[in-house]
Order: sequence, then C-alpha cells, then structure tokens
Amino acid sequence: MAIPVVNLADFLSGDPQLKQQFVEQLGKAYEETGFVAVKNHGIPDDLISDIYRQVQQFFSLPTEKKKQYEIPELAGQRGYTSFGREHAKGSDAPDLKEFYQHGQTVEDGDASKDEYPDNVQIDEVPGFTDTFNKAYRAFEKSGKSLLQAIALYLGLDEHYFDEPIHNGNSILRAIHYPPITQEPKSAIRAEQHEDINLITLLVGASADGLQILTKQGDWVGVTSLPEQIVVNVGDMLQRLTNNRLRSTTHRVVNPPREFWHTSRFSIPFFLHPKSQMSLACLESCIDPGHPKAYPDATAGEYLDERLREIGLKK
Ligand SMILES: O=C(O)CCC(=O)C(=O)O
Ligand SMILES: [Fe+2]
Repeated sequence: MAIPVVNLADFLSGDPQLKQQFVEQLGKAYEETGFVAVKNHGIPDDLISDIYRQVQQFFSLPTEKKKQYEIPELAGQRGYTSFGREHAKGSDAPDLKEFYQHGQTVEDGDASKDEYPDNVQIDEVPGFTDTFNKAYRAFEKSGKSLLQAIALYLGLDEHYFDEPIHNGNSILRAIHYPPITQEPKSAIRAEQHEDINLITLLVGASADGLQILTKQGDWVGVTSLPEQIVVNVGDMLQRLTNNRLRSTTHRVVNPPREFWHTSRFSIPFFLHPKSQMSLACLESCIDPGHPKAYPDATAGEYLDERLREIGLKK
C-alpha cells in the first residue's frame, strides 16, 4: 500500500500556504492511517549509507563478541540485545531479531543527564559511535519539525513539543533480522505491536516486509521510495491526543522463500520526550463524543509500564 507522502520542504519553505497544506496533509494522514512517507526529510544520504554500512559490520561480528555489549540491567535500552530476547506485548514467541540501541547524549548540563545511561562504545567498528551521534541529532531535528506541524494541526502552539523533546529520551535502534535457515515456526519476524513513543522515524531501503493493520482489519505492506523515510504515530501521541491521532498496529513478516537467505536491516528512531512530560489527554481532544480515554501519566511512568510488558524490564 502506498501510504500518503508529505514533503517536509513544504513545511520549512517559509510559504504560509505550503506550510498550512503540509500541516493538514500530515494531520489527516495521522487521523486516518497513522503512517506517512516523508520526502526531503533532512537526514543526509551519506549519513544513512554510513550508518547502514557500520550496522552491517557490527552485526557480522561473532555472537560472543556482540554479547559483550549486552547489559541486562539496562533493559536493552543501551547496547546490544541478542537474538530472540524481545517479544511484542501480549505475545509469548520472541521476535526473530537482534538489535543495538543508542540513546541521548546531554551536552548542555541539563539535569536529565543523570537519568540516561551512557552509550555503549563499539570498539570493532571504526566511527560507529560518532555516526550514531550524528544520526541521532539529524533524526531529532526532522522529528522536531514534524512535531511542530502536529502541534499546529492540534491547535497548540507550534513550539509545544520543543522543550519536552529537548534532551528527550529518544532511542536510535538498529535491527538485524538474520537469514532464515529452516522452516520457521511462524511467518513473522517482528510480531504485531504499536510503538511506545511519540513518533517513529524509520529509514532505509531495506524496508520490505513491514505491514500495517488497516481499520478494516487487513494487513497491508508499506512501501516507500528510497529517498523517503516512514514516520508513524506512537502510543504516547495517541494517548496525548485522546485517540485522535492513531498509533497503528504494525509487524514485520518473513520474506518469500527465495529471500530466506537474506538479512533484513532497519533503523527506527523512537522519538521520546523527557520523562517529566505529561501525557494527560489534551483538553482540545476531549468532548462528549470523545470522553477522556486514559488516566493521567507522565512519559516516564508510561515507558516503565511498557518496558515491563515487552520483557525488557523486570
Ligand atoms: O523493522 C522494521 O521495519 C520495523 C521495526 C519496528 O516496527 C519496531 O522496531 O518497532
Ligand atoms: Fe514498531
């Protein structure tokens, strides 16, 4: 299925009409489908190719080496998580993936520094940490613009999200789905789920296999062009907007048999606010037809609850 395509350059053009048109397109798509493809997203091409190359180098290290970068006390939030450890909420079967996670580096003395564990340094891949730091900032920047458009769509101040996401608890995750070597027990590489965070920015041409669940209950493949990134609404934004914007269920399915021997890589950026941000439903999204659907919670409280549900936190 071709998801709606929006052009971030319209939002940043300085032309009020183009900007407003972008806001409407993005908001409508997030009410309907919860997913868009974004072109002119601002993540430099050479950064995308660097990160993919280094991620492939990392995952091709011997398992024993990678496991040295696994820190169970950090609940997978930094460093490496080995194959078969994470499962989707409500599912017993683990996903067929291994991944690496990179978090925020606070550079301005903000108190949130104490909340975040350090990133794990990967010694075997030259430039790895530097590339992840650069990509992290690039995703934050694109995500900030997209959230400004969302704020305008919701009738909020354009800069509503700016402060809560500054030094936010976002995660840059590199995922490897290894080749399938025998008849798999299930057709699923990553079981159906909704993302926890505000929005997710997903980069990469390797995106075949991603499917979303439509309102009609059908699974449809998401396709986007190599120069586009896929950006979807997560549960925190759905909760804040009292279900007005949709955190759409999605999954990753196995490729056809002739592609079993291939790996799949993907690099989602889960954009989180600081833990103190209130996710209490916005007044403007509550009315008699849409009574308040969630109790008040902060982003930090909600994240803890969700990490327990997916088996990463005890
Ligand atoms: O691998 C993908 O394309 C998507 C992964 C995903 O949905 C996730 O990690 O939340
Ligand atoms: Fe996801």
